[in-house]
Amino acid sequence: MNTTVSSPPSADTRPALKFITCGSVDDGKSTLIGRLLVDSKAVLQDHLAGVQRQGETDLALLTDGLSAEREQGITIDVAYRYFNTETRKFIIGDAPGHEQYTRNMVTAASSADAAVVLVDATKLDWRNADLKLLAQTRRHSLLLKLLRVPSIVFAVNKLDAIEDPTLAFTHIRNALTEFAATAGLTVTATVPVSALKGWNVVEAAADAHWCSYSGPTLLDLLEHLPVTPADVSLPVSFPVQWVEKFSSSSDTSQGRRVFWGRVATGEMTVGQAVKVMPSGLSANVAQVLDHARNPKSVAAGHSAGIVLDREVDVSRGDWLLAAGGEGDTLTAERSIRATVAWLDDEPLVAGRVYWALHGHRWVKAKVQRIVHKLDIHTLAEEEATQLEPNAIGHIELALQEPLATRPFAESRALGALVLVDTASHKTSGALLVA
Ligand SMILES: Nc1nc2c(ncn2[C@@H]2O[C@H](COP(=O)(O)OP(=O)(O)OP(=O)(O)O)[C@@H](O)[C@H]2O)c(=O)[nH]1
Repeated sequence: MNTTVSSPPSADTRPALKFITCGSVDDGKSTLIGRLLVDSKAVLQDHLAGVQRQGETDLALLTDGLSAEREQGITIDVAYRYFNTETRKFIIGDAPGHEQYTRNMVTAASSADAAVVLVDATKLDWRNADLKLLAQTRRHSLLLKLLRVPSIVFAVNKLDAIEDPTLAFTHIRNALTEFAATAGLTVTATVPVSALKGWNVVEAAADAHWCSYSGPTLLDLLEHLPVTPADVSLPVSFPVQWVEKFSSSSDTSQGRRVFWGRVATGEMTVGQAVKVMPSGLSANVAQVLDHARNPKSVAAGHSAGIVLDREVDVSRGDWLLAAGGEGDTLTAERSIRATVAWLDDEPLVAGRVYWALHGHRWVKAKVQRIVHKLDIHTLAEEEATQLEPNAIGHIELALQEPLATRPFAESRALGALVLVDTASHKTSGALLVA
């Protein structure tokens, strides 16, 4: 198979499948990612030579170089790895399995097309037909449901280390199926794998009857999962990421400022009437540049440079929203109700003030009240006065300045916010607008 690892390619416009891997500590995530890269020949040979230990390749080392990146930054603390096969480009969001890193998983999952949930067979009472799944497996799966990750695949790992892998796979798959049915989770597939031996990851297991499984390998599945369609049917919205003060003379922006960012919803076209938020000023779009500075319309999910037809004050963090027609139904509110995944070590209590990040805009937000806490095993609503680390609940927030959001169910781009501690700058919570 002809594959490469690269920086985010800009010329190749095939949509990439963005997926995350989740699991508890030591379930084999790093080994699985290493296996995907090695067996699909995606790892550069010099990198591979660097991870040979006593003649054996330590697959987990391939991804360990990313851990330093994980510690940096306040919100985007997930390491992304790019690779492609002949049929598809992939972006893997690699978040560590430790419970205290759940925020990384939430950050990565909120924009992922798919998730691979690793289930370590050796940690389960696999001989028991009524075996209990680990709490972490249930918690991660429910978070994926909450974050509306479109495709979920369970990979039952380490079956090579089990005496009777067929029995173990049958029992574990039944437990997963039952849990998914109770939790209202749609599961695309459950695959028996050995990340260590490379069975059913890229290549099928050598023993065709292994675990009595004759379905596709994990990579086959990933090559065929749907890429989430961008929100092109909604009115256009555009978070300004940076402002280019003086545009190059080679384009036709006539020395006006260019506002760069990624179109969140709809399509940005010349002539579009826009309203700048929060100032409320109006303008029309005079020019739209794609990432290569070619003038053209740019749809949701792609980067664009916008030139307006008049000088209006626009800064990083502002939003350009469709004005006129249906677009005007999006109004900015000072109070929002949201589901929160609480990630801070300090519990969430009413009255605390945080920074809320929406697109690239920071606004002070005060927790007005905790409406409910959700049972992480069932998502049932419970009374609560505070949310402990890793809890999920519904809250009401009062914003210092209004934000134009949409329910997360309508738009993942406009409906997601991050809460950041004003003192420590740590990501404290992930918010999904109700
Ligand atoms: N027998 C067996 N061992 C495996 C398999 N996959 C991983 N392991 C071993 O399990 C241990 C943990 O693997 P990692 O890949 O580091 O686990 P991880 O989930 O990335 O761990 P964190 O990064 O700490 O979250 C290592 O000793 C691996 O060699 C497998 O398929 N079979």
